[in-house]
Amino acid sequence: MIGSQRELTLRFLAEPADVNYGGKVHGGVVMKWIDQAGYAAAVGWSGTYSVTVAVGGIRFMAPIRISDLVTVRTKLVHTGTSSMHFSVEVAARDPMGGEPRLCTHCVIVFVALDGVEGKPTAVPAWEPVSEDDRELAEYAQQVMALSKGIEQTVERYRQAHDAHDADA
Ligand SMILES: CCCCCCCCCCCCCCCC(=O)SCCNC(=O)CCNC(=O)[C@H](O)C(C)(C)COP(=O)(O)OP(=O)(O)OC[C@H]1O[C@@H](n2cnc3c(N)ncnc32)[C@H](O)[C@@H]1OP(=O)(O)O
Repeated sequence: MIGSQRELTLRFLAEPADVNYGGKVHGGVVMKWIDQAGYAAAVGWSGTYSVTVAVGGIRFMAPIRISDLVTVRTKLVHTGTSSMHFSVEVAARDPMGGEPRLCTHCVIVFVALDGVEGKPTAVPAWEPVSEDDRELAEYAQQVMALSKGIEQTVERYRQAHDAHDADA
């Protein structure tokens, strides 16, 4: 039901096509899994087509190896008007036993659209309930503020660079 499923988990095996020459899963493949899990979570929450607008604070902490059982867990931590912020954790373990290892985490933001080629549209609001929820929401907003700050720095640099090229 729309606006009710806060958490979503994908579980699958890391396949040979996912790994690099060292036998470890490519970072880009892990990002694709994060995007797919985030997409499923976002359309489930909003009930409309949604697109990725930003990813922040991504960190690859431990490798994922071929044939590992991978778990991608998303948790909604903040909603704006049209945006949904999810914290995502990717963990892996040997399916024959062994402890799960936290391999990657990040915050990913989706925007709900009113159609596949549409405009941003409002999503059901999510309100933090526990102290833990409030901390996660604050964390997600800080990560995105940093990310927007970097965007502005890059934009200033790009404009200065363009002006320099025009003078040359
Ligand atoms: C029929 C369908 C079949 C589908 C079958 C699927 C098959 C199953 C496979 C699935 C696989 C996975 C799929 C993943 C989904 C993609 O990968 S989608 C592809 C990648 N993403 C894109 O192409 C999006 C490109 N960007 C855009 O189109 C526009 O920037 C957007 C997202 C529509 C936003 O437009 P805009 O004019 O910037 O809108 P604006 O009103 O300013 O901002 C909207 C919201 O974005 C937020 N925002 C803007 N910039 C930022 C930022 N840097 N950081 C955080 N938030 C930001 C704003 O704060 C605002 O939030 P609210 O205040 O409303 O809560």
